[in-house]
Amino acid sequence: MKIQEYADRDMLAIDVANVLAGELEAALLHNDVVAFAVPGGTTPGPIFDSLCAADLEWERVRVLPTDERCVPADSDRSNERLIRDRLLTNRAAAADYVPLYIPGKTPEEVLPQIEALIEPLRPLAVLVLGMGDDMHTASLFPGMEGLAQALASNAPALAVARPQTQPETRITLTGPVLDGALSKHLVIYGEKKRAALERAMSLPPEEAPIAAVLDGMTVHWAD
Ligand SMILES: O=C(O)[C@H](O)[C@@H](O)[C@H](O)[C@H](O)COP(=O)(O)O
Repeated sequence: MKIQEYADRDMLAIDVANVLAGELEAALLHNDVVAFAVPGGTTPGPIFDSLCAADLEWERVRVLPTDERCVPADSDRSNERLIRDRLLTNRAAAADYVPLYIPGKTPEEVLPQIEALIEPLRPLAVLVLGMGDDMHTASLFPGMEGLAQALASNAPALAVARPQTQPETRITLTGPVLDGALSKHLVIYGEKKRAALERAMSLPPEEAPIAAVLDGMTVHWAD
């Protein structure tokens, strides 16, 4: 793991967008189709605003969320909505979106169908993750039911998450899919998350799920 520090969040967003565009371009040289997984939440919006203008063959990029909240696609809690509004616009509108949830169904009903879409995209070419103060990443939350199975090396691509701290059920990429990405980036802001990340490094993944994916990770931090 290495940590890159930025003078401020605006600089971080522009630099990270450039790094991601470069990595996607390189991956497109060697692959017909390239999988690019991105988080929801409040952190990635400004990165998306810059990245969406990158001059890439976006029609060969498959964009998927690292996790999804089981809410209607027009909800302001939907990661799909954030990604469509802020990333899949401008040049990046040509990319295909691969959903992790199909509204109106129970997560268990749709899981096999969505897993079949995800499997051919493994390993992910480029992964961006966010992290919470509680050291969760994607929707792998400390203490949630099924966490050990979702972190196991033989876990299926997706898991249903029902964290007690969250208002809705979620569907998340599992530990091996995230950890197996060919290029991994974690974006965090502020001292609280930086301290949480440092704490995570000495904790088992069941207590600090982010710890399960830090091998080879580039962490991008601004206050
Ligand atoms: O949909 C989600 O909630 C995420 O993918 C999640 O893992 C997020 O990245 C962290 O909770 C950080 O969220 P913030 O960026 O809002 O701090």
